[in-house]
Amino acid sequence: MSVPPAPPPPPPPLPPLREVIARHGLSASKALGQNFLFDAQLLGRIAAIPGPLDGKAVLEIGPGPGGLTRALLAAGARVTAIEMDRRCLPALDELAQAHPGRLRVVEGDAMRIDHDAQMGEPYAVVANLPYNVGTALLVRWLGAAAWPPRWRSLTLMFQQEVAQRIVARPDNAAYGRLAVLAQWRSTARLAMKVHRSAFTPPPKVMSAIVHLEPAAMPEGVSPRVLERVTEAAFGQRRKMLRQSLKGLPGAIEALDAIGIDPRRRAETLAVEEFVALARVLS
Ligand SMILES: C[S@@+](CC[C@H](N)C(=O)[O-])C[C@H]1O[C@@H](n2cnc3c(N)ncnc32)[C@H](O)[C@@H]1O
Repeated sequence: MSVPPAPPPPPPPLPPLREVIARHGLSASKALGQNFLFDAQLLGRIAAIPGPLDGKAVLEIGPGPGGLTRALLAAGARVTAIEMDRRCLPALDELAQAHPGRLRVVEGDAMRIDHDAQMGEPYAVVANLPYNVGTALLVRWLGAAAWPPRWRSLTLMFQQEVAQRIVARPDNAAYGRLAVLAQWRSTARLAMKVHRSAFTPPPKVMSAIVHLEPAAMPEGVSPRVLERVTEAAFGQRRKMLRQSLKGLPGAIEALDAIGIDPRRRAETLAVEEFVALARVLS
């Protein structure tokens, strides 16, 4: 009778993150928007937001010293991580060695990298990024030409005020172009608030994580027309639509055709009403 081979020994435990940071001299760089998370429990809760990740492909942007990366790997994900700070690469390399075949690190600026080409399969995105980079990437992901896009979900940390703009509903001061862009063919929810004290160093403002998933794309709507309509409407958000949309040929007639009162203001229109307006103009 043959004896089954013994399972491989578990990898040695990883050193605490703070120790890794000290050993590799990873002082947080302000220019790179570095605010690190160390709390393993919090990181585990963040990694759970996209749902079960066992065996799934995950794109992490900005792993830094690898706190969130550790939590994603612990959840069983196969991680591709894009980091532009070369100083973090040795620490990430140690993490890759502890999880053979499950962490690939790409050095570079995530704004300049073709994510779909890197991944080559559907993937979930998870990121704790500087505010300006996060918003620019969000707009890029939401504006994908092909729909549904290759990404299956986005789990992204933002300043709380930006997170509120993404998930805002009409009749709210936070409601604007970002909300329409995020909600016309995706679902967007505020998944978790994160206190500023959770970060090292703590940023000035509170943060929150938004989770988005692609939804069905409304038929007969050109994304570019929708963009033009929201730009005009929210460009003068205090004005009535008959004034703010005056420069958009056919827009006033379109309001009439779908029964939207031209005396209303942009922030009172539901996302579906913007979609209907864009459909008539598309
Ligand atoms: C807020 S820190 C978060 C680090 C780590 N994920 C954590 O949660 O502790 C942001 C990380 O994004 C990286 N980063 C900033 N801009 C980037 C870009 N354009 N492309 C790739 N990484 C970027 C920074 O170097 C930094 O490591």
